[in-house]
Amino acid sequence: MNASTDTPTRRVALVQVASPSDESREARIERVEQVLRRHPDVDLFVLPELWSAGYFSFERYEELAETLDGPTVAMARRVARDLGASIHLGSIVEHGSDGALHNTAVLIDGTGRIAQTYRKIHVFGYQSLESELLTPGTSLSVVAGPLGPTAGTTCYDLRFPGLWQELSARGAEAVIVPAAWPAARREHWCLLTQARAVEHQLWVLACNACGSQGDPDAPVQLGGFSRVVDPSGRVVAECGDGEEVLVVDLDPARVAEVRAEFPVIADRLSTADYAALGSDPGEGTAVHAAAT
Ligand SMILES: NC(=O)CCC(=O)C(=O)O
Repeated sequence: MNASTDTPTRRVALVQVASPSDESREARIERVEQVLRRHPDVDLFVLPELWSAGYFSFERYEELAETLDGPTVAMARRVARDLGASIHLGSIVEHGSDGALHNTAVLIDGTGRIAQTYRKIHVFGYQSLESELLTPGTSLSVVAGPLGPTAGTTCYDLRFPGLWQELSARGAEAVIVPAAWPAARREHWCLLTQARAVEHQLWVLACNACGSQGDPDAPVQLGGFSRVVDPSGRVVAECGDGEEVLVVDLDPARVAEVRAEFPVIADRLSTADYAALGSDPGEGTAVHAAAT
């Protein structure tokens, strides 16, 4: 309980797991279920992107694709119901009813109901086959969650501030970011998770994968460093580079406090307003025509 506001704090756990290629999906789901059940007092669990299939196991996407009734979602719904906790299960390779495969994040509430699905919009194509194999999503949502209005974005989406501005404009106060972000670009991960929190004065709950994945002859090292960033941009808690459950108590009222103290969001224009601004090159040469 927060003494100054009387709002209950919320216990969040980022479950940073590895997806080694010699572990079956079934064994991994069972292992993660045991990990979750060891934390009966958590309000919201967050898992990484495509942890059950393994993000870099591109050659197995088709085989491991599942529907929203599949084994990963079923396990998370069962645990959520038993523990009365919300679970953001990271994402699955979803076999959609449209016949396409998607990278779909799923948030389950404490009754075991699917509260939100989000199909990753920016599928990744740099040293990755994701953009060839998976179809991008076309919608966003903000739903009620333990920390207030909650949205999901997935990994590479961190790089696209316009998407985050839209989520913020739709009222998000917490954004959950499951990821399979390689160690090679960990600096970007740290920079962007803090930047998005500062820009929009919201919680960023960013859960990355760890360990190595993919082709054993050319494995990719995942970055770990899952982190909780508060609405002022401060890193409240952070994992190392191995498997870990990071448990932290958060005060949902912190968003309102930060926004009242430094009301930057109130000064922000919409993306349409920015696009409509005039062009005044002064003595220079305009390289872009103003919108009419
Ligand atoms: N899984 C991803 O989307 C990886 C994104 C990434 O590595 C990057 O943006 O850098």
